[in-house]
Amino acid sequence: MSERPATPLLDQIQYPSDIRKLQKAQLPQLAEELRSEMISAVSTSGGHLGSGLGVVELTVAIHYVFDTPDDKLIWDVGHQCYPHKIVTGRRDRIRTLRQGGGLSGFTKRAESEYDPFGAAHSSTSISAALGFAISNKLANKPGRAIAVIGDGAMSAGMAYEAMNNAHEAGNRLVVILNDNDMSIAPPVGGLSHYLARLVSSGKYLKTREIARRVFGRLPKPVEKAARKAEEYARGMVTGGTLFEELGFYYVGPVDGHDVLGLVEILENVRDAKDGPILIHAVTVKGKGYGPAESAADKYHGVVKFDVVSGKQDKGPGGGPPAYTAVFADALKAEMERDEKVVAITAAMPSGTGLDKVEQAFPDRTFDVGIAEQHAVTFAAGLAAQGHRPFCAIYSTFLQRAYDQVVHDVAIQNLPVRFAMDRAGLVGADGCTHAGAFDLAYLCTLPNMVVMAAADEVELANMVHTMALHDSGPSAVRYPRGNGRGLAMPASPQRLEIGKGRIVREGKKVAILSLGTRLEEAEKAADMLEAKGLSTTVADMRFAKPIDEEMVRKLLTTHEVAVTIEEGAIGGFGAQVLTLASDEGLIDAGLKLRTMRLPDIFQDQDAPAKQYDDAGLNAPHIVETVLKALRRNDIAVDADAGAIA
Ligand SMILES: Cc1ncc(C[n+]2csc(CCOP(=O)(O)OP(=O)(O)O)c2C)c(N)n1
Ligand SMILES: CC(=O)[C@@H](O)[C@H](O)COP(=O)(O)O
Ligand SMILES: [Mg+2]
Repeated sequence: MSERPATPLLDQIQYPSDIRKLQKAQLPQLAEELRSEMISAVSTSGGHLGSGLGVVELTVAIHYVFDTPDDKLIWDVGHQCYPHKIVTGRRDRIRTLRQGGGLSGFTKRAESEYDPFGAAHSSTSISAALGFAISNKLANKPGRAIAVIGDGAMSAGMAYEAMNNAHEAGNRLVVILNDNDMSIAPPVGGLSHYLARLVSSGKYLKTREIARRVFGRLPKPVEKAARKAEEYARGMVTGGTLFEELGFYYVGPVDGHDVLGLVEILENVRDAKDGPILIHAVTVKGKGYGPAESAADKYHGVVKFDVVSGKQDKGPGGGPPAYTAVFADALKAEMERDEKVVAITAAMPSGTGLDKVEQAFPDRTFDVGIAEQHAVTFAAGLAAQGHRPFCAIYSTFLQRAYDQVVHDVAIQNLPVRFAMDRAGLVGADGCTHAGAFDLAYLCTLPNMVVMAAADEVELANMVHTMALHDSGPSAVRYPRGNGRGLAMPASPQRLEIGKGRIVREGKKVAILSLGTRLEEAEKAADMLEAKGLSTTVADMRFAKPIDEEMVRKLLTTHEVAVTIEEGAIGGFGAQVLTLASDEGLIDAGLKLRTMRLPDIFQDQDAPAKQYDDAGLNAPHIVETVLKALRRNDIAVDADAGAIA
């Protein structure tokens, strides 16, 4: 007789307390239903798929064994948190992921008490978990902190800074290393080889083994000797594991998809008297979904897709090239021309386009792992010794290496080139990934040259200009997305440092645009001309050094001047304001306005909507000019207030 279909379980689960009402034997079925629900949801929203599929069993087991939300569960990066969100009261909204007004694609404190710590930038989880653990210890409160950190995230120095301190937490801290042998790309460096050795050294530890280790039935020295003998026998590394040497009880490698085995291990760990404990869980990125498991990138980040075929809906194709591709092509041309040019990425080869560069120049392209601080100072060393390094790091991730930029690059005036992709607002990844601050944090540094590409031709020119700029550090910023569809010249033009360009001549209003807001500035000029306001548009190209001669001329020959940039306060507009104030350019009655990102962290939405919310589109420029003019007695025609 055919087996009756099992009663669906996921529909009974609103919160982890519901999971804990289940029989252990039901957990594998719950995990499968949770996996299917996640695949279905992400097929409609797009987002991070592979990493979440890899932690379905861990999610079920952790919430089953630990008393969340009192026990604090902290996901590193947080891109793998979709299963966690489904079982923590957010299943009804999971299809709003990464959309305006919807759920964040990462963990977020404001969203749920089950998200005790926000993430999105990697390798923060152990530090945060340690904070929770020590706070509980000081308050003499029960409750553990569990950090789930991936093998990729474990390549960042911050993880070691935290582990170096972790002994203070004792058994209040549990670290689960989610080792799927993948970052966004395959992992790099000595750590990934080390982890591979640990995993390949023998069978997964079983509960008995773990009980012996975790409970340390044997006095430590004997336990250690017994383990050494066993490790030699299993051909494992000599001495303790790296993690044990840092003061952790190491438990692993264990099968990260055996939900019942995980439950037993976690129950042991939960009741352990000693700690901190690190569980090395071996998982598969993309687990349980064929198209993801077989994809080179394990479907790390996907757009909407067909569940049956796995085919992603990438649109009709064609159209203007992505800025990332333009950058990669331009950099390859420089590496072709000059053997001293080298390229560095911090675990983002595909995102930065360096995967294409690496295909052409494998010996001169370096992926240093999630290690932006190291990447910058590594580049500084290369530059000091005569190479021309291009550090391709997203604007937001370069924030992680700010002191290295100041201390190792700018102060020493070393010719490191920074290619900052994802400048400005980035859409679905929201505020944690917005490239909002690079203009402010770089333009304040002496010696720095900071450029912003207005379009793809400008980007190619700026890469060429940077490659030839040996007298100090330089940076170019460009947005996520595609160019304007301009014809690319056969060869790039070397730009004069600190010189902008006039793209439209006018008399009454001057718009000083930086970067890709130029398109909106030109639209605004048309709208202003239609209102009888003759408008000059300048593409300033350099946020530092600004084109002082052009700024003086524009501010002294126009009645209204407006700066506009895809950055927060303190960037390009501040440079212009400072010049105007230093030279009294405002004293003669000039109406000077700066337009920049609002002083808030903008949540995820479509980029065009984000810029509309930020007030940085053509109608907003027109409105700014009209408001400035209304402050004067010049009559402005009646319908001027009705912004088209
Ligand atoms: C500081 C920082 N640099 C780069 C990234 C981009 N990034 C997001 S996830 C990821 C790979 C993470 O690998 P791992 O921790 O192993 O997680 P998995 O995706 O394998 O589950 C990277 C490089 C980031 N989020 N933060
Ligand atoms: C989780 C993470 O930080 C990366 O996957 C990031 O989302 C990539 O951003 P892009 O999609 O803009 O390359
Ligand atoms: Mg990984």
